[in-house]
Amino acid sequence: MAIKEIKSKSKKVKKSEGGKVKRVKEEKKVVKEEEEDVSEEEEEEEKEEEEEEEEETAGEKSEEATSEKEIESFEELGVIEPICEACKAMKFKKPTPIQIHSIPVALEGRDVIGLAQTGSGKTAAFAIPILQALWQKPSPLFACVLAPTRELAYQISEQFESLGQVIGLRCAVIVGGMDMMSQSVALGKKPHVIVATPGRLMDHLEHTKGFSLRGLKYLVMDEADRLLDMDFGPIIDKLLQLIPTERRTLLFSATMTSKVEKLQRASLASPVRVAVSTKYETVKTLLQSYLFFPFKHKDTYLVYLVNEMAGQSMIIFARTCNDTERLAILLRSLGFPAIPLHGQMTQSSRLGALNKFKSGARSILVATDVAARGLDIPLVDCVLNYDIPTDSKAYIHRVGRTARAGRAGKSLSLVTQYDLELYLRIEGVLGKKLDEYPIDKEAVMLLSERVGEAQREAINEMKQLHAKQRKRKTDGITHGKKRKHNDDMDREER
Ligand SMILES: Nc1ncnc2c1ncn2[C@@H]1O[C@H](COP(=O)(O)OP(=O)(O)OP(=O)(O)O)[C@@H](O)[C@H]1O
Repeated sequence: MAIKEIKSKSKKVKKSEGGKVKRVKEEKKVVKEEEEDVSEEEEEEEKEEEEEEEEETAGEKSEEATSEKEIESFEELGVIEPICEACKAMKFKKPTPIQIHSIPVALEGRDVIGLAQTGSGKTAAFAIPILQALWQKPSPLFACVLAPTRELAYQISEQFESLGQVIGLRCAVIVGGMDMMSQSVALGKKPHVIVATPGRLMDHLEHTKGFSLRGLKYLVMDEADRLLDMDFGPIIDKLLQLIPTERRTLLFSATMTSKVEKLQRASLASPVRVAVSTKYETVKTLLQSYLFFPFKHKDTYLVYLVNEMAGQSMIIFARTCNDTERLAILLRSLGFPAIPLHGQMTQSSRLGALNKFKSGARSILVATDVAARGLDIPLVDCVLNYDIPTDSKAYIHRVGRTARAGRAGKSLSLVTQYDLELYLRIEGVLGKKLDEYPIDKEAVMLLSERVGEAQREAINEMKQLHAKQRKRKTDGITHGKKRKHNDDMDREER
């Protein structure tokens, strides 16, 4: 077993002469691992990052998270009246800490790196200054927001539309899996803001006549650490060559990279780092626990827990598309209203599944990490990690689908003998031990026979499903259909 040493460290940044950049006292957690046999490149990268946390990123300045108590309104942040009215209409009574600290900096025209917990209002923190700048100097193709998943792109555009309605905002969503032609038409109408996944945006920049981002004033990377990582990095590099360098850039996430090379990828110009949380902080209203049992009983434990929480709304995270599909079938065959969401589904099925869950027509969403980041669904009571995520950042984002905007929520992680190292690593970065979920193990085992039958039914149904998919694929190939590379990249995110 790995030996872990967790250090806490206080960091101070001196006040600048103009008093703009204040002292920052930020709790940092540095996780050092010894004797661990982790071979995955991804985890190596994450570990390096954790160690690099100690270094200040070159060229960054930090803005202190101090006096949010004194700020009671968006007006006080310098936000114009029509946008303040829109905030009121959205029931934003007062700005959240990340909004308090990043909106004035962005309104000054500075590049911003914003770090704050999940569900803390980061979308409005970047949308408000962009809308205000647009209102002051309207122009088409003014801002582009990049998001790592298609569902998140739709959600961000909804928030832009709600906040920007009063100023006549035109917004377009450009994501993979949807019709290129109608997107080209939408781009031809010169929207003010484009919310896009990187692969499909690149397709349009390469193939849509008359479309360019040469006049772009603002670029946002939401879930920036994800967009700057090794999967998306190369396409982001390509995109940035087609975007003017004199733009403003805003990076936001609940888990931010501090790696200089990764941030350089975003070509920031003397950015201000606004951090109202540490890199791996979860919200206080989230009750997190775990359950430890042998691997062979995993499905039985899952069914017991789902039954115990019947009526509540939950997201169950699994690692693979196949397991996501299988678990949804298994739960449905036992009478639970479960629906899968993963990257191998068509985009319309993905949106359909999400809408059914959002509307409450299905109370259980079984998803891969495609649903881990950014999705804002107020009614989620519980996040259940059927599989432990292989990277600790994914854990922070997954559990952040509940307990949003000050609400309460709980998360429960299923840990077997094979997950111990990953799980302890997560506890390490969280800097605390989680409580074990109390459960009657004998009562769980009473379900094993019934669950065994449901597992067999699920396997049969999966076989039929795979046969259908194979047929569709062969039909597709004989009809000369071939998906584009860029779309593939937007399709599944981890
Ligand atoms: N000032 C505010 N007052 C009340 N609610 C707010 C405020 N700002 C945003 N919200 C709401 O809080 C919820 C979470 O916001 P948002 O989705 O922007 O979080 P986030 O920080 O981007 O989370 P994540 O890291 O998971 O992407 C949304 O429903 C949003 O409408």
